Amino acid sequence: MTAPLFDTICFVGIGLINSSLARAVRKLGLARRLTSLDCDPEACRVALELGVVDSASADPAAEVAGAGLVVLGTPVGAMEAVTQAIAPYLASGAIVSDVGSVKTAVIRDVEPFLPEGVHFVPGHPIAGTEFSGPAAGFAELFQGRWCILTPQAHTDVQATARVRALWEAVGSTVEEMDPAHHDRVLAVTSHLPHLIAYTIVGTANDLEGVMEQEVIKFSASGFRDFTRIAASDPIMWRDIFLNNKEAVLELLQRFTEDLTALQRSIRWGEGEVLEKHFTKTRAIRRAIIDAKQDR
Ligand SMILES: NC(=O)c1ccc[n+]([C@@H]2O[C@H](COP(=O)([O-])OP(=O)(O)OC[C@H]3O[C@@H](n4cnc5c(N)ncnc54)[C@H](O)[C@@H]3O)[C@@H](O)[C@H]2O)c1
Ligand SMILES: O=C(O)C(=O)C[C@]1(C(=O)O)C=C[C@@H](O)C=C1
Repeated sequence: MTAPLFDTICFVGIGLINSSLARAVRKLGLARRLTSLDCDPEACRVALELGVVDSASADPAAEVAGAGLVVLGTPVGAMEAVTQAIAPYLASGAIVSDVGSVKTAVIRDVEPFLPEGVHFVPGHPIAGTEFSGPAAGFAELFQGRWCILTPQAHTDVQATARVRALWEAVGSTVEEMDPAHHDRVLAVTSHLPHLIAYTIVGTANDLEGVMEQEVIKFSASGFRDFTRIAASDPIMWRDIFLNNKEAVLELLQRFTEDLTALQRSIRWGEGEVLEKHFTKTRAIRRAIIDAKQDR
């Protein structure tokens, strides 16, 4: 057990990410009391039944009042509405953080609605699965993973340090980044790969009628990997694309050009070009694996 970092933490949205954080906080004794505000009565019931939090309901007055840290863990499109709902109950000096996959839009939607004296420290754990809801969470999710914080010049340094300490305590390595830079980096490493998976699985499904079940029946492991990613939560991903529009569209343009170049090499039988490209991408995969083993 570690010394508690907060007295009460309130998790707004008790789904995969926040319930994983709540489990880790509970296991490590990082807070004395855990509460949750969630609009879904079933999510509240499950979180309480599993003992993830001590109290859960859709009542901001009951769940938010007295919390030293409030972690927003709803889809990013709901962050403005939940901030407006909790604002009257936030204690002076409280810290609000979030786990949203996009940072510029979340800062835009949260910060203007917070009362004076409440500190906002935007965050994003780079860890997750294709599952949703409080039953899908697990305490080890953040171990050995990155957590990006995007404090701004005016963000309270002590508040950032306390949020950093929480993520480090649950096993993550924290990196601070400019919000716009975060959104461009994640557009390449997370958002575009999800868009490609959603596209290819949809295309294969459309072909299924023509090929009479064969696409699903004989799907090789490459396609299966895509189906795992394409099973991710539709609301969460709708909100990510709508709220990181510029970066995703810019990178999609670049991706389309690169895809067209490969298409051309296949058409004209440019084996050397294809081999050179695939050799380069194999080296990238190996570098990622080596970097993980170092940590
Ligand atoms: N799933 C991942 O892999 C992953 C990884 C990192 C970050 N994130 C980010 O974390 C956040 C949560 O993702 P998740 O996978 O835990 O989602 P989830 O679907 O498992 O949980 C979201 C919860 O928010 C609740 N909610 C939705 N709207 C609400 C509202 N207006 N008021 C109160 N509660 C509301 C839902 O009822 C649900 O219980 C998202 O912003 C997502 O972008 C997700
Ligand atoms: O592992 C997965 O299933 C994920 O999609 C997790 C993943 C990612 O793309 O890496 C998804 C969204 C996030 O905001 C962070 C992590």
